[in-house]
Amino acid sequence: MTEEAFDVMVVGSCMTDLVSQAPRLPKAGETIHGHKFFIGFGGKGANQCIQAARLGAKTAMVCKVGKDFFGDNYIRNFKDNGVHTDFVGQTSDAATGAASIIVNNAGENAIVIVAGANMLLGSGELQSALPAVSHAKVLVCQLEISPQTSLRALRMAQENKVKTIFNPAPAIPDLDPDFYRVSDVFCCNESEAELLTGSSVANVEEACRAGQELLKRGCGSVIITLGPQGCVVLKARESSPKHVPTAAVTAVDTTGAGDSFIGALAFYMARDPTMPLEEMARRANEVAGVSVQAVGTQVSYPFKRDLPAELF
Ligand SMILES: Nc1ncnc2c1ncn2[C@@H]1O[C@H](COP(=O)(O)OP(=O)(O)OP(=O)(O)O)[C@@H](O)[C@H]1O
Ligand SMILES: [K+]
Repeated sequence: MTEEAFDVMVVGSCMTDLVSQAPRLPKAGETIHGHKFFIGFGGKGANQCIQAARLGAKTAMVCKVGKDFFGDNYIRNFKDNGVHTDFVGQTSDAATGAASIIVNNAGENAIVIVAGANMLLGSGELQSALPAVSHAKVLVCQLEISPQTSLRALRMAQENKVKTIFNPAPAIPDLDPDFYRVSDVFCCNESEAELLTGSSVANVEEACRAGQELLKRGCGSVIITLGPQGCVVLKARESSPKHVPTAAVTAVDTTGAGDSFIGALAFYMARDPTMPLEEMARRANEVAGVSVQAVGTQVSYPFKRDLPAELF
């Protein structure tokens, strides 16, 4: 490759959020009036990639969108954020992934997700991205695309000694055990840890125990995020789990906080692989802590210029 290698590559999902705010959720067959509508950029893969890019990582997204307005618009969004789009495919066989969301005045919601084009991302696209993936510093995957595509991408990275971060979200109960073995860092939230271990994860102590269980399944390290409590970090060669607390902030909207954390983690892993994982997690807590202080998903993600210099 003549071009400089990517710091962070994400193989994952893109979704357009179509959000309507209404006094209440409609019943079957009913039409009601809402008071606000907006379109947001979402999808776990894209969110994570955009956060890494905003911190200054050289990023590329491997994903599939529809040959439609939302797909064109999403490609524009990647470009606006400095994300390379050479591996963003467009298909006429399915629509761009979309989440139709209705939020009522109590903050409750009803959501229909149509994964659409995301499910058509497969081995063809991975093969085209292989030369870039094999030279990247960090590869990140989640579960909003076909799990087999994620697993194949992670294997591809591992075979080429590229560091991997796997975020098993949204969680599936019958996760292929190979996912643990191909993860340098296995990073999930409390509910995912609960589903995967079958034990309650409601506090730091339980998270440490769940982390130990996940670690035994073969990953290099485990991070379990704990909302306002920060996260716990466990490393395969170290016996004791570490709690990494975070500063108290006034949270207004935690949507997308987990993705902000993972995008930041990927940035730090690519920039300085010798930095202790706890320190990367401490800094990722701080980045995600900024995202919860603003409404929305990607629009709430901080840029390097918004953050204290000590994080860089
Ligand atoms: N209330 C909060 N105060 C400070 N930091 C927070 C808060 N909520 C989340 N964070 C930060 O974001 C990280 C991820 O949050 P969380 O564990 O809630 O992930 P998540 O459940 O995947 O989030 P979401 O589903 O809302 O995107 C936390 O580890 C922490 O660093
Ligand atoms: K937010």
